[in-house]
Amino acid sequence: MFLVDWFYGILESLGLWHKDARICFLGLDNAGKTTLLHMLRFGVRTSSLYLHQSLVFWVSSFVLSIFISIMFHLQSLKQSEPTQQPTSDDFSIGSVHFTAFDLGGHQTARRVWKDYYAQLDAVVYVIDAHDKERFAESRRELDSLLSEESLATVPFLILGNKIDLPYSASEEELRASLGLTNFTTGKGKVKMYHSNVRPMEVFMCSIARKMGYGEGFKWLAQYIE
Ligand SMILES: Nc1nc2c(ncn2[C@@H]2O[C@H](COP(=O)(O)OP(=O)(O)OP(=O)(O)O)[C@@H](O)[C@H]2O)c(=O)[nH]1
Ligand SMILES: [Mg+2]
Repeated sequence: MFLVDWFYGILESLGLWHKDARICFLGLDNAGKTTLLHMLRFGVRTSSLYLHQSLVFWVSSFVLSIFISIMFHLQSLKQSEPTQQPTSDDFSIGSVHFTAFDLGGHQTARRVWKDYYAQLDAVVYVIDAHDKERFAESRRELDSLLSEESLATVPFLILGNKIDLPYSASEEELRASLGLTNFTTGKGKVKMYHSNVRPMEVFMCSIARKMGYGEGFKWLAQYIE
């Protein structure tokens, strides 16, 4: 029961409950893609709903939380290692099948991005908002993705990550640097079912601090069947 609640909690908070999605995480190396993948997979969510549960529930929750935390920290220890080979990762959360790709952002890895383009439901493009020197490089990669014919109708969630770091770019700065100022399609609920315009929006976040990306996923979820 706890596991069901926990799985439901994560998916519900991302707006992906009852969705079957194939989502590709892309971005330059060091942007935070692997960290995001681990947050989705091992992130622990607490809720006031749990407060009325029995002692047995609490004990089992506690043990499981410790286990999950240990798993998460073991994974975190590895996550500062750049992803050398492109890896795909399929996993289910609860009854929902969730497919994500974590592709290294290095030159060789970039060349294989296109192998994953077919039948994508969404692209999550992660940018290190603190690394302003690489905005131009990130913009070039994003532009080439946006001009891919096979991705023409695929929604793009653009995450400006690492806003916990001092002097990281503001949303306006990031939009301007990426040439997105007049090209995003609007936050909140924006119906685009019968339009040829691709849903695209920028959300600032700190994946490490579990801030901001949930709103981004909720926005994205409205465009996933
Ligand atoms: N301060 C801060 N650091 C972060 C955040 N998210 C990720 N990082 C760190 O940024 C570094 C790179 O993160 P990764 O998730 O490995 O980046 P990646 O996009 O998978 O990189 P490649 O595998 O090389 O493509 C790691 O040291 C993370 O701990 C964040 O929100 N804030
Ligand atoms: Mg990685």
